[in-house]
Amino acid sequence: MIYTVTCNPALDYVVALDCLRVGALNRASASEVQPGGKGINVTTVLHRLGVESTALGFVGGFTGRALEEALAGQGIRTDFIVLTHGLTRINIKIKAEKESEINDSGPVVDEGAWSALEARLLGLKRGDVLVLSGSAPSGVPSDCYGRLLALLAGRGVEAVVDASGPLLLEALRYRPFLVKPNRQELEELMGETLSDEAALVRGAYWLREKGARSVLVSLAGEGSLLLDEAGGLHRRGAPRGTVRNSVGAGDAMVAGFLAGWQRTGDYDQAHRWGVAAGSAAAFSTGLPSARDVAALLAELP
Ligand SMILES: Nc1ncnc2c1ncn2[C@@H]1O[C@H](COP(=O)(O)OP(=O)(O)OP(=O)(O)O)[C@@H](O)[C@H]1O
Ligand SMILES: O=P(O)(O)OC[C@@]1(O)O[C@H](CO)[C@@H](O)[C@@H]1O
Repeated sequence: MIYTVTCNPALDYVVALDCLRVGALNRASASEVQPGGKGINVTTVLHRLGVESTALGFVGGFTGRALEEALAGQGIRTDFIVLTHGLTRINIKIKAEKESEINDSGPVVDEGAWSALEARLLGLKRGDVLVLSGSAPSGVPSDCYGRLLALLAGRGVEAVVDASGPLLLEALRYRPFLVKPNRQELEELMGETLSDEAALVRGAYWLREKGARSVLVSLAGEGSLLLDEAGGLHRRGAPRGTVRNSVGAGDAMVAGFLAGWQRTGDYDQAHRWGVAAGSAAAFSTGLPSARDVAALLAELP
């Protein structure tokens, strides 16, 4: 079973405008509320691809209930810890000439809630996969992903980490199966601009030396680079299409990779599935359907 952890889920309020005018009244041409948070997006896309997973994390207040209801309505399995104080955040995604985002900080997760998450994770079994994605909420230390992996060390649980800065760095010593930084996250970690292909490859090797078993560097419209466990490099461009909403493309890529890996056990094929799902997300208004992913898979070598 695949479990995703979203410590700081969200309702994504996606607003379309012809043009965003800062300091003026803007009227939306369309809007939509979608369940959000990186791990939740991974679980949603896995579900659509026919791979069952359970979304774990923390929810609170009326927004938390709305999130749970929206996921249950799609038949998505969740096992959230309900916070006694605070509201699940609402993140604003503005689609105008450019995409802009405002992500709230989210509710405080207290020690009791954190211990409840740890207790849930201790129920994971050998062969289970744990996906740790997204930012840490207030009240939780920046090495929290490392701590969760320390708890599971030696239990045969495979980890996937999609996070930035110390959240990712502190998880590396537990030898995660896969990490998925985007270009900016890799640049921040390395403290330099990675302007060409050779520099990106160097960045992937750097993460591998620090403990990641495989590294998938996502490069938005430029596709992605995979450094696999055996040191094999795989480079794939992104298919062409009309970008409608690139929020969640990275999460769809992680889900696609895991679905491809479950089906084939082959890094190159898993990478192909990852690119197809990531790009299908970028070309959809929300997260992609299985049909969207299949259409792009058919185009990829
Ligand atoms: N403009 C685009 N055109 C085609 N494919 C895209 C585009 N943007 C993203 N993708 C696909 O999605 C994958 C992941 O995208 P990206 O690198 O933007 O991830 P990310 O920064 O983690 O995204 P997010 O945080 O919004 O979920 C890319 O490797 C690519 O396959
Ligand atoms: O604030 P975080 O946790 O870094 O990112 C949260 C978020 O932007 O990530 C998802 C897209 O990847 C959205 O559904 C959600 O709003």
